[in-house]
Amino acid sequence: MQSLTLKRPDDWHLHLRDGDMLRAVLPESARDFARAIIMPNLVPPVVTGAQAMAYRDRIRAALPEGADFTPLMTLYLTEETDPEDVARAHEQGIIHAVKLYPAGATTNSASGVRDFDKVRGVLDRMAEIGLNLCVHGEVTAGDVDIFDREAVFLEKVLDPIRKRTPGLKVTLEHVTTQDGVDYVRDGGAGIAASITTHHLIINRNDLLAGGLRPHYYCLPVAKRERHRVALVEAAVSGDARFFLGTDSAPHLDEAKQSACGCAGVFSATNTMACLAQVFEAAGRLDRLEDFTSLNGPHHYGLKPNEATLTLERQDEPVVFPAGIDTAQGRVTLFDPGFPLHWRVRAD
Ligand SMILES: NC(=O)N[C@@H](CC(=O)O)C(=O)O
Ligand SMILES: [Zn+2]
Ligand SMILES: [Zn+2]
Repeated sequence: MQSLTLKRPDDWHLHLRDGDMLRAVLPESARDFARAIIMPNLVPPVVTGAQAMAYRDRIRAALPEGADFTPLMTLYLTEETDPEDVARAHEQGIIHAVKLYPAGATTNSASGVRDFDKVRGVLDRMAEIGLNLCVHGEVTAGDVDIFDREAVFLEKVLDPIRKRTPGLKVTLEHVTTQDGVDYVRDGGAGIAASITTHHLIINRNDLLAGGLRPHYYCLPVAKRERHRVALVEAAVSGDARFFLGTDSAPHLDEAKQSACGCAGVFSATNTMACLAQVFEAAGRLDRLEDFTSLNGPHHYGLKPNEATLTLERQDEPVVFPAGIDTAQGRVTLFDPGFPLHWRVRAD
């Protein structure tokens, strides 16, 4: 049997939510991942160091017995964020990044930033102390086509921010376009990008052709095939600026299968199997560890994990559940649309 042993992976972009949903989805990430950058877009959002610490404690309390999983907390940047609170939370080791949501860009982003000048003080302080800014990279203007919102954001928002605050470390989260990949490659020091599992696998036809597939709807929305191909090339290249952030974002089925469905794909359970398949198809299984386990820690200034994870290939397709059950209802698991032949060995 073919097998592949990697340093244990980390997830550099994860939504765990809270309460019943947290309890249901956390074991799905803790099984394969050692650490994850935890998104702060709760309702209400996690905006202060004290709130991040309280949320971290709720996550720790929800971990299954014996799990080895460290949540790396983030703060949700608002126009009222206090630079000193951010610096203190960083110094105390509570937070590992600050998250910028343009107001209205995605799920639970109403308290995000409208006027980027108002957060300059925080960004300057972050550059001084070497704290990373995670960015949902889409403009929200109604007159910008949804398929162009990432490319326009790079030019109109991100590049000016980086020019005004040199030295700011940035993660362009869930990059979905060739434009984003090029921007990161040519972007000089301090910029990297996370790539999701699903954006390596689906394009906009999978979402829209032959019927609307609400479980493939996420933001940024999946783009043309040529963009997906660019993402795969970046992921398998070994380039240290690209790493895994699953953006596993659970919503109840009733919220997705609706006349106005929520954005978010839940992929925690089968991400490692999906990625092994993508890297195998590209003939680059040798680069999987860079993408899932080495490049992310490098960008965040952390050591790779000591522990390892082994993937095994089997001829028979591996069967994953269609979804998981929460106390509030069902959450459908990402369906890659092809059989998966890799499984994580249970040690
Ligand atoms: N990616 C998504 O489509 N949804 C995320 C928010 C986000 O990461 O933009 C969510 O919180 O559900
Ligand atoms: Zn986002
Ligand atoms: Zn997200």
